[in-house]
Amino acid sequence: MNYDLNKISKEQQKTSTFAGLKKLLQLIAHEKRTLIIAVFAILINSTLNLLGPLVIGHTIDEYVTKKDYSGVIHNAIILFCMYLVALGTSFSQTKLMGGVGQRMLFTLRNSIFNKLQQLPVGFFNQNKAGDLISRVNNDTDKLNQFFSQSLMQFIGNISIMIGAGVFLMVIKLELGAATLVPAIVILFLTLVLSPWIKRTNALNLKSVGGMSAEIQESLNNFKVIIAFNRRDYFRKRFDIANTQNYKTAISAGLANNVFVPIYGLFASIAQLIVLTFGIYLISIGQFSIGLLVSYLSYANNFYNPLRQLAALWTNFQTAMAGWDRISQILSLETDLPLLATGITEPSAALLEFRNVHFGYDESREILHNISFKLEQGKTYALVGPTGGGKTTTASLIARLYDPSKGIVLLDGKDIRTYTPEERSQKIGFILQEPFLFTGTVKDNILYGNEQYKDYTNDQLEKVILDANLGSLLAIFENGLETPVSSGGDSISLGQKQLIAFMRAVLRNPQLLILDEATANIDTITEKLLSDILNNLPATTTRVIIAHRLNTIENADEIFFVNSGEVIPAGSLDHAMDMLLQGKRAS
Ligand SMILES: Nc1ncnc2c1ncn2[C@@H]1O[C@H](COP(=O)(O)OP(=O)(O)OP(=O)(O)O)[C@@H](O)[C@H]1O
Repeated sequence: MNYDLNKISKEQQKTSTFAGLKKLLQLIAHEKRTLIIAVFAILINSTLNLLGPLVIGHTIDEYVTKKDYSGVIHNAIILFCMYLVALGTSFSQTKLMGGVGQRMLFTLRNSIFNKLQQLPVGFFNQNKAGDLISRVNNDTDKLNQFFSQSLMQFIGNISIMIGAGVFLMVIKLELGAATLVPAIVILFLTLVLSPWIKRTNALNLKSVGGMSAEIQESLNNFKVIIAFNRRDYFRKRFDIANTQNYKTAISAGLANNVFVPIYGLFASIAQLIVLTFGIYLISIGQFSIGLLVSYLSYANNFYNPLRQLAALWTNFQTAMAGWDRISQILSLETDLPLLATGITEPSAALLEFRNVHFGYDESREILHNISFKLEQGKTYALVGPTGGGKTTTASLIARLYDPSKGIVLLDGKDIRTYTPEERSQKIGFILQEPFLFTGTVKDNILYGNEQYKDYTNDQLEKVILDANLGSLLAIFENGLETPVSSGGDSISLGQKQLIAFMRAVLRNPQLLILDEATANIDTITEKLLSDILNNLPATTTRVIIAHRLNTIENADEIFFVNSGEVIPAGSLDHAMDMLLQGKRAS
C-alpha cells in the first residue's frame, strides 16, 4: 500500500480533501455556541460601522449646513457611543475566536498524533519524520492562524461589504451600480487566481517539510557525519532543500501579495467613479453634498474590506493548503485492519504461517509462499545470510506487516482478529535496535506494561528477582533509577538490549521473539540471558534470530531463511553447512 504522503495521487488527494473538510467541520462542531456569539458580535460591529457614515451625512445635511451646533454635538455623542460599542464587540469576537482557534489547534494536533500512533510500520518506512513533524507543527498552525485571526475578519468584512453595497444601491441605484462594477472584475480575478495561490502555498509548505526532514536526518546521524567527515555532504543537501524553500517562499509571497495592488487599483477606480458621477449628479440637482460624503464613505466601506479580503483570502488558501497536507494523514486507512471474523480452528501450533507471501512494496516479493508452524513451549532459531529475510519473517509473526497473500494464525485464529493489545500481550518482540525513551531504567522496563505500572521500586525489584532478571538489573549502577536518555546514549548498546530484554520478559508473553537481541552483549552476560530464557515458563515459545550459532545451540528446531524461503535446517551442523555452502541472499 502506498503510504508516501508526497506521492499521493490527485484522485486520492481529492477524496482526502473532501473527507478532511468534513472532519474539519466536525472538529469545530462543538464550538457552535461560541461561533454564533462571535458572529453575532461581528454583525453588530459591522452594522455600527455601516450606520456611522449615514449619521455623518445626516449631520452635514441637517445640522452643519443649517449651523445647528447642538444637533452636531448630539450626533457626535451618538457616534462616540456607537464607536465604543463597536470596540467592545470587536474585542469580544477576537477573544472568542482566539479561543476557538487554539482549541481547534489543540484537538487537531491530538488527532494527527493519535492517527500517527495508529498507522502501520509501512507508513513510517515511507515518510520522513521531519516532514511529519512539520505537518503536525507548522501546517496545523496555518489553520489556527486562519481560525483565530482571519475567519471573523472575513465574516466581518463580508458583512460590511454587503451592507455598504446595499446602502450604495439604495441611496442612488445608478451610481451604486457604477461603483460596484470594479468589484465584479475583482471577483472574477480572485476566482481565476485562487488555485494558483493555493498551489504555490502548498509547494511552500511541502518545501518546509522537506527542509525539516533534512534537519532531522542530519541530527539523527550526527555521529556518522562527524566520523566520516561528511559535514559537507549534509551541508549541500540542506543547501538544496533551503534553496528550494527560498524559491517556493518567494513564489508564495508573490502569490499572497498579488491581490493587494490589484484591489487597491480597483478601489481607486471606484472612488473616481463616485466622485465624477456624484459631482455630476449634484450639478444637475439630483444629489446633495452630505449624501456624496456618505456615499464616498460607503464606497470606502465596500472597497477597504475588499482590500483586506485580499490578504484574508490568501490566508484562507494557505490554511487550505495546510489542511490538505494534514488531511492526507487523517484520511489514511491502516492496512492492518482489525477483522471482526476470520479463520478459527483448533490447532496444536501456537503460531502458523500458511502460504505466506510478502513484499515491502509491490515491485519486489521478499517472502515466497512460506509455511511453517511454531509449537507451544519450544525454542526456534532463524538463521541465514544477511538480508535473507529473518527480520521480515519475525515482523510478520508480530504483525508489524500483513502478508500480501496467505495467512498467519495465532493460537488457531487469524492474527488479524486480535486487537493490538491482545496481540502485544501474547507476543513479545525484542528488536535489533531497541527503542528507549528519556527516563529511568524502571520507566523503560515498564513501558506498555499495565500489570506492574503502579508498583514501587521494592515491589518491582521482587518481581524482577522472581523472573530471574536480578543479575541483569545489577549491571546498572543505580538499579531501577539509572537514568536513560531518549537516544540511549547515556548507556551502551548492550545495556539497551538488556533493558529491552527485561521489558519483554516481564510482560510474560506466550511467544518471545529475539532479533539479534544478544549481538552487542559480552559472552558472560549472554550466558546469563540464555539461562533466563531457559527458565522462562515451560509454555513460552521462543524465536531466536542470531548470527552467532552458539546462541541457538539449544533450539528445538532451526529454520534456514534465505532468498525468500524458510526451510527447516534440521540439526545445527546442517544449518552451519547451509550457511557455509555460501547460500547468499539474492
Ligand atoms: N523497510 C524495508 N523496506 C524495503 N525493503 C526492506 C525493508 N526492510 C528490509 N528490506 C529488504 O528485505 C530483505 C530482507 O531483509 P531482512 O531485514 O528481513 O533480512 P535479515 O535476514 O533480517 O538480515 P540481517 O541478518 O542483516 O538482519 C532485504 O533484501 C532488505 O533489503
